[in-house]
Formats: sequence, structure tokens, C-alpha cells
Amino acid sequence: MTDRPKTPLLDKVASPADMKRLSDGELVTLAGELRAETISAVSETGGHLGAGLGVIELTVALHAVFDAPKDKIIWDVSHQSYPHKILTGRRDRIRTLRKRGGLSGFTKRSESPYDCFGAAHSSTSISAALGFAVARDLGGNCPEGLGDAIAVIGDGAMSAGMAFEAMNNAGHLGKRLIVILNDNEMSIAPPVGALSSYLSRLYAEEPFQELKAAAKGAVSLMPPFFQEGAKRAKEMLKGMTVGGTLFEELGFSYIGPIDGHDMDQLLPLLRTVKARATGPILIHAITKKGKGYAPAEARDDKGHATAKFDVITGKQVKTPSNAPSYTAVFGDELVALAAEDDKICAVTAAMPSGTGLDLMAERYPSRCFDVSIAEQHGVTFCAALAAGGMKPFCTMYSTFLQRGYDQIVHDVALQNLPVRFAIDRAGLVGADGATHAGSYDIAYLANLPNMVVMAASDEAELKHMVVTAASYDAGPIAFRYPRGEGVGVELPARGVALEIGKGRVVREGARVALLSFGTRLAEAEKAAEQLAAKGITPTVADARFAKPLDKEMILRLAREHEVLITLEEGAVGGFGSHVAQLLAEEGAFDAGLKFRSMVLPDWFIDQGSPSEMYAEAGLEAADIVTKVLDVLGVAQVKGQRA
Ligand SMILES: Cc1ncc(C[n+]2csc(CCOP(=O)(O)OP(=O)(O)O)c2C)c(N)n1
Ligand SMILES: CC(=O)[C@@H](O)[C@H](O)COP(=O)(O)O
Ligand SMILES: [Mg+2]
Repeated sequence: MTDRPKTPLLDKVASPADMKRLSDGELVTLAGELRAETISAVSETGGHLGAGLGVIELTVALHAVFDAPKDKIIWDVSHQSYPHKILTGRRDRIRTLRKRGGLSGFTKRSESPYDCFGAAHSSTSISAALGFAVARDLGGNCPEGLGDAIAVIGDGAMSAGMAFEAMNNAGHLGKRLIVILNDNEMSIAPPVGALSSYLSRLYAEEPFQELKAAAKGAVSLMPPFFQEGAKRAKEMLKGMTVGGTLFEELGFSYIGPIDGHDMDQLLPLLRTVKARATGPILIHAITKKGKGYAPAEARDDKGHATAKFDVITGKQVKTPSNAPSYTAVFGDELVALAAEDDKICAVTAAMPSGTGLDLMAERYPSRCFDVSIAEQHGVTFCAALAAGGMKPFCTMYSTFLQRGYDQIVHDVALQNLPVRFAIDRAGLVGADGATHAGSYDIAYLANLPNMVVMAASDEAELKHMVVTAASYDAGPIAFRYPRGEGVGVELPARGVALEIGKGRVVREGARVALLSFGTRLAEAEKAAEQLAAKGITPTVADARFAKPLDKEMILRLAREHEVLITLEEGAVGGFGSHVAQLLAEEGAFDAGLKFRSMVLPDWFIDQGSPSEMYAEAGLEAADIVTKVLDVLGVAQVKGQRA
């Protein structure tokens, strides 16, 4: 382990109140120490590094000038909030980040009053800030009081429709509200899209913030030394026509671009804005993702997320893998299909490498689309691609696909369009915790008419499902698979199309049937081994489809077993509920079948390793054994998992 950095000034900051006593020069020193502490902590925990390093100066300046928690500082996505956590009384736990029982990797209201609004999905901060501003003006109350509302939003997050919906509303209401656009010209990958090019032009072509401010009358909001320049600029501007920025057209005063790492710019500007602002203001701060840590700055993703690493070398400590990741298996199979069929195309919402579409983008760039953080648009875009005779794979994380639900219903399912939904990060994902859990897609998809819903039980099954989806033209079809590596089965060279609505029995037994949907199959098999030692030999089946159900197989299992237990990595309302509905309709319960459905519990599970989270959910092999013994009435030691 590298020595921890020396941080004499930071050691004296227990909360932002302690920063109010520091001179501007000391705040610059504090920023340096905060950067070193952030790097040191993340080297031990892993997590989101680059974004936090890019807002070190902004974090210090905001907490020095404003009065959180009365003033509401809202971090968009909040993957950049580690420095904020360090300054707001959580430094002693910062090395528990993203671990079970430790600090969340995102802002979380239950963790601290300084986390006034939880986040992790992007582009919510301006809506939240506006809500706080309106609550303040209407005399609302909260224990910490209601002061200024400040949203810090990245250029990537700014690409989402929701940010513009909020600005549209904020510009109309005209409330005092501060938005800081933290523009580092990066999303997770380099940002794409017209908005990104527009932001670049804002500072590339017109480098003088004085010109901008002068042109639109925001001069009075600028600190004196800016104003001098602005007056000169105003003279220069006489007789010139200067168009307003997009933000000004939406009713915001635009200030910037400013150097978001220069405390000599940040501090006076924020102080002036605090003293003088009346309506909505957008401060455009230019920053560098990964700033101040060379290995992060050098990485393609600017250190967006990292495993634990050596601070001196930047080398990440990665556990060797025994099998390819589901994501890679998907990406490879898709590229193989795309080579054979020029109608196959794919869409990602700002997650090219996370979804494995980077390979498709490299090989078939004209058929691979990064729509930026725009899941709703991505889904409808796919719907029309399908209507236009293409075979789109709408490739998204389960949790982010939630954003596009109305589009799935209204644009895809209702029109019965053959969009292929490749749903990555299904089930519990680990360190990102509850915000990123893919818990609901089975329930929210399997209830839709026309939709086919599959889950892969291992990486070979995933290959088959990619091919199945490609060859299915009758309507929408979805397949889900988890984060991380496969179970290590032998992979066929190519997948083969599965028969729609047909599952498979993987182990024949008696009395008890374990019917799994997805990768709990491995746990079901482990449970079967453990039960065999107790003289119980369950049948184990892989449902493959939650919709349409394999009625024939399920009814046979019901007929031939005393107990039927379903398993899934999803919330209630999904696979097990559909099986229960079928069994009830077909009279299986009247015939005496004992049925149980093992699903995620009715609470949000905090971060941990996936197995810790599944243990909390009661979905590990030991829980299955306990459930079986319980239903069969076999005596167990109370309170002990089998
Ligand atoms: C709705 C949604 N889609 C995708 C993501 C995944 N995601 C997390 S951070 C990020 C990039 C954000 O870029 P930006 O806002 O510019 O912040 P930066 O990391 O550059 O500081 C993405 C795509 C998300 N959190 N939420
Ligand atoms: C903050 C965010 O939403 C992403 O960075 C997310 O943490 C990525 O998750 P994976 O590591 O599973 O790609
Ligand atoms: Mg960015």
C-alpha cells in the first residue's frame, strides 16, 4: 500500500463550516490535499475517479462560498461526489466507499444531510434544483432550511432530454437558480452529438467570456475584474450582432466559459452570483476529467471508473477472470451476425464499452449509434429503424432502460415492431448498489402484449438468445443477462436460434422442481447437489422464456412434483408471478401443488459484492435448500441457513 498523503489543512476540515475561516490561498492548498486524498481513497476502494478529480476546485469553491446543507448542492449522476463526501463529514468512512455497509458511491439522502438529493441516473439535477427553489419560494421547509439551489451537471448529462425539460420550465418560472455546466468534453466515452459540438464551439470560437456576458447584459453578475474586461468587450460589440447562447434563449443568464480549475475565477464569480443573482443562471465551467492524476488523464476514459490501483504507477489490480464476460459474449455474437446480415444495427445510450457495442462501432460504424444519454429517444429511434426494415438491437442496462418505458409500450409493443432489446446488467450489479440494480425489467416487459422475454442462464445460452433475437421478426423480443463474467461453460462457435417459448430440463429428479429463469440456474444446481446429500433429488429446469411461458413443461413439472419453486433475479411481478397465474388458471393448486416463488425482496438492496447482495435477497443456493426443506416440512435448526 502506498503511504497516505499528508493533508494538514484537510485534517482540520470536519465540515464546510471550517472552510469559511480559510483564505483564498488556503482554499487552493485545500484543493490540492483533497485531490490527493481522493486519489488515495479510490486507489483502495476502486470506483469513479476521473469525474471527482475534475470537480475538486468546484467542490471546494462551492462549499466555501455557499452554505450547505441549507443551500442545496445537487450533483448530477453524483459519481463525482467523493470529494464532496470528504468535505462533508464522511472522510473517516471514505475508504468504505461502495462496500457492503460502507458509503454509497453516489449521493444518498439517508447518508448525510449534505446529500440533499440522491442520484446515479443522469440528468435529474436541474429538475431537482428547480423543485428546491420553488419549495423555498413557496415557504416550504426542511430540517436544514432552504437556501440557494445549485445543480452541477456534466456535458454528458446535459445531452439528455430531461435536462432540457427542466431548463424549459426553469426559464419560464424565472426563479433564482444556479446551474453549473461542468464541461470536460467527456461522457464515459468521448461525447457524441450536436449539443456536444455546440458546447465546444462556445469556447473554441469565442474565447472571451466578457463578450458573452456583455452581449446579453449579464455583466452586473460578474466580479469586478471580469467587469472591466466586459466593459471593453461591450465597446467592441457595439454595432455587432451577437446571437445568444442556447441557454440564454431558454431564459438563463449565461456566464462563461470559465476555467473550472482556477480558484481565482471560481471564488469571486460564485461570491458575486451568490450576492446578486435574481433569476436562473448557467455558469459554463471548463474542466478536465481526471485532472491532476496523470494515469487517469492518460486513459481513454479519463479514469471514469477504476479497480483498485497503485497510486504511483496507476496500475489497476484486476482479479483474473475464468470466463468471458456476458457483455463480451454478446458483443462478439452481434458482430458475427452483423457480418452476415446488413440489416442488423445497434443502439447504445452513451455506454459503448459497457454494453460491448464498442466492437460493433469499430467494425460497422454506419450501423452502430451512440445516441448519448437519451434512452427514451434510443428506444423510439429503434422502433422506427424496425419499421423501416432494419433489425435494431436496443442495447441498454436494465436500470437505464427504465427511462424508456413509455417508449417501449407506446412505440414498440403497441405497434408490434421487432426491436431486439439486449438488456445488460440484469439483476443485482454489486458496488453501484440499488440505483443500478436491474430488478424490474422482467416485470415491466413480461406484462406487455406482443413482447417475448428471455433470460440467459449462462454465456452459451446468451449466444443462442442473440441469434434467436436476430432471427425473430414477429415483434419485439428482449433478452437479459447479468454484469460480470460467465459461468465458464464451453462456448459454441456460433449460437443457434431457440424455439420461442420452450424451456429445458437440465436435471431430472423427483418430488421437488426448481424452475429457474436466468443465471440463478447455477445456484439451483448447487442447491440440488446439497439436497441430494439429504436424500432429496430435485428436478432442475431452465425456463429460458418468461413470455411466452413454456406451458407444457411447466404444467408437466407441476403434475409430476409435489413442490414447484421458481427462481429469478428480479422483483415480484415477473417470471414467478406469471407462472403462478398459469398454475392457478390451470387448476394446479386445486390438485395440491405446493408452489413458492423466490424473487428479490420488497426493499432496495444496498451495495456489496453481488453474492453478498444475493445473500441478503435470499437467493443463494443455501436459501433454496432452506426453502425446499421448509416446504417439505423437513425439520431444520431454527434461524440457520441450510
Ligand atoms: C440515465 C443514465 N444513463 C446512463 C448513465 C451512465 N453514465 C453514468 S456517468 C455517464 C457519463 C456522464 O458524463 P458527464 O455528465 O459529462 O459527467 P463526467 O463523467 O464527464 O463528469 C454515463 C453515461 C447514467 N448514469 N444514467
Ligand atoms: C455512474 C454510472 O452510471 C456508470 O459509470 C456505471 O457505474 C457503470 O457501471 P458498469 O461498471 O457496470 O459499467
Ligand atoms: Mg463530462
